[in-house]
Amino acid sequence: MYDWLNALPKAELHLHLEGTLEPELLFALAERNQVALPWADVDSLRKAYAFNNLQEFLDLYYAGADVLRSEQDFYDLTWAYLLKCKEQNVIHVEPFFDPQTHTDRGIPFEVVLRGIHQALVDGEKQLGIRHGLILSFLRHLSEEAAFNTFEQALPFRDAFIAVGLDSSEVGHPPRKFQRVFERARAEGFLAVAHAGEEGPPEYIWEALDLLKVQRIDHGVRASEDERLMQRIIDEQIPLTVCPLSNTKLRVFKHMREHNILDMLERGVKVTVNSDDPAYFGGYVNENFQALREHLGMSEAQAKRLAQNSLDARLVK
Ligand SMILES: Nc1ncnc2[nH]cnc12
Ligand SMILES: [Zn+2]
Repeated sequence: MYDWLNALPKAELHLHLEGTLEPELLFALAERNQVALPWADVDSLRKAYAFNNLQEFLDLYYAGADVLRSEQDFYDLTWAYLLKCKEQNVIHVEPFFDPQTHTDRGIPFEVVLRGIHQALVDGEKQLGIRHGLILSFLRHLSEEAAFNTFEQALPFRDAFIAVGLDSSEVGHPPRKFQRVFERARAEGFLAVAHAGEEGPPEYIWEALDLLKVQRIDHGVRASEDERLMQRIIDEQIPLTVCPLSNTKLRVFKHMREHNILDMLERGVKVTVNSDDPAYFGGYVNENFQALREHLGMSEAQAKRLAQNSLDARLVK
């Protein structure tokens, strides 16, 4: 279906590696690592993928990540995602990883980083997919924990290009992390942040003005604030939008209500991404397909969205 769409060269700029953990791999890793699971089989796990909001999803996502234990596990997770990219003509990836999800369970930082990094390097050599890794802080944890994570990461500074901010948004505004982002920028890293997914437009202002981000992850609630919209258009600040994620987590009730194409037509630099594809029903191309089916996205619009993703790369 939609071969022309699949064939468009694209970059994926909003993707959590932990969110690519397909149920089949989750069960295989549980067996490899002798981890007991609360689900009987792959089907019953898939049935649990029904969410009313971001937090319900995050609870399951962090539980699932517990099967990731060794460097090889992180390699296999990342490699499986890169094979999917190859299939979908995603030629460039800037994925997030959440080190605290793993270090808080006693997995050493370097085990996580080395597995992911090696797969990305092999992906470039063997599949021709370029990359820039983003270290994301969990915003429901403290500023101090983010600082500790950053210090652990510094010996591996060549393996990542930017810092990000994810997890439970409401109640954890960007300003909570202003100082650690300042530190990261002083060390030469770029910055992005989730803002305006469930949180208000004020969080997008803070991400821009206090964290000095290059892109906003999600940002769909920017449309509630006309002055913010004008700024995002004037400064061509990219929004990494995730349509299937937004409907699965009920940011929009139905794909027909999604604002991505309205934003595109107003001149916002929006891009299409999959966020946590194993949990939300599809990778980048399935997200494009959903826009075609439910919003009537034209071929010209699809091409602009794909071009935006290439223009909005941090690594050129
Ligand atoms: N959509 C999302 N929002 C915030 N944190 C996340 N972590 C993984 N997916 C996320
Ligand atoms: Zn995300």
